[in-house]
Amino acid sequence: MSAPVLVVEGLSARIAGQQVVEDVSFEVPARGVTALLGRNGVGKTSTIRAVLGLIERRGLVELAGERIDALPTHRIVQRGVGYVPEDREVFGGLTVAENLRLAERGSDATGRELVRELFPDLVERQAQSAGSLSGGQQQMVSIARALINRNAVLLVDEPTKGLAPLIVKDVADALARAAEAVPILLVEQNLQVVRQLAETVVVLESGRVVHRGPAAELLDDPDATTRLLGVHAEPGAEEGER
Ligand SMILES: Nc1ncnc2c1ncn2[C@@H]1O[C@H](COP(=O)(O)OP(=O)(O)OP(=O)(O)O)[C@@H](O)[C@H]1O
Repeated sequence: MSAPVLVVEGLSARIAGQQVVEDVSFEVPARGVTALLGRNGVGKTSTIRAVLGLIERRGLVELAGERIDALPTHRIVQRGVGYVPEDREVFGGLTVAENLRLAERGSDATGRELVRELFPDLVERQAQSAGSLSGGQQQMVSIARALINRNAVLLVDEPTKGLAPLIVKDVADALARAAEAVPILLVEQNLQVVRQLAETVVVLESGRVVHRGPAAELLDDPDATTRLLGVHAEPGAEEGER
């Protein structure tokens, strides 16, 4: 198996003096989707923000074998850590094309081609202001902004939150295609989406890792999903209503 793209070891982080991430260790394989799971408020977003250096942190973070934990956020991003934040923060007053252009770090024809291929709807709407798009379309813009650059890994935080089921499917399908080009660390509450996308899961509780393993193994165990995530995963339910 190839070396992991991201290694996190003994990561701890504080927000306003409160310990929100405690001694967290996990790896993101160089291929596919790794899901970071857990109940509300357990520290998933904080873990991602700590990896990015957006909050005060301690511990080791390696990207493709090189330590990045002492770097400022802009350098971490330049090294190829793409971020799709929760709540799809697009520039509402700018057009779709302007949103994408602002995100570009260099000229990358491959990234632009991938975005065109994955989001034909956005190509048609490139002159439309991002603020007038639906929630799902805004999420596509947010993902496209990360994909337009050549990244080593993407950190994607709750991309389907608040979206209608049909749109959830579109976003999940787009992420599945994106994951063929770049490995993804995904925070996701929708277990059908986790089942569709993730090979591996890392589960947090009170800022600590309490479970790591194959996604299917966790999702096929109703007791474990209830205990660790507070919700039932219905085996095979992803093939149901769409
Ligand atoms: N800006 C902040 N100020 C103070 N406390 C915060 C702040 N952001 C997060 N926290 C606290 O840090 C802890 C972890 O929050 P975090 O958002 O990382 O969890 P999460 O697992 O991503 O939750 P959710 O699923 O609800 O998004 C929570 O107890 C939260 O209240």
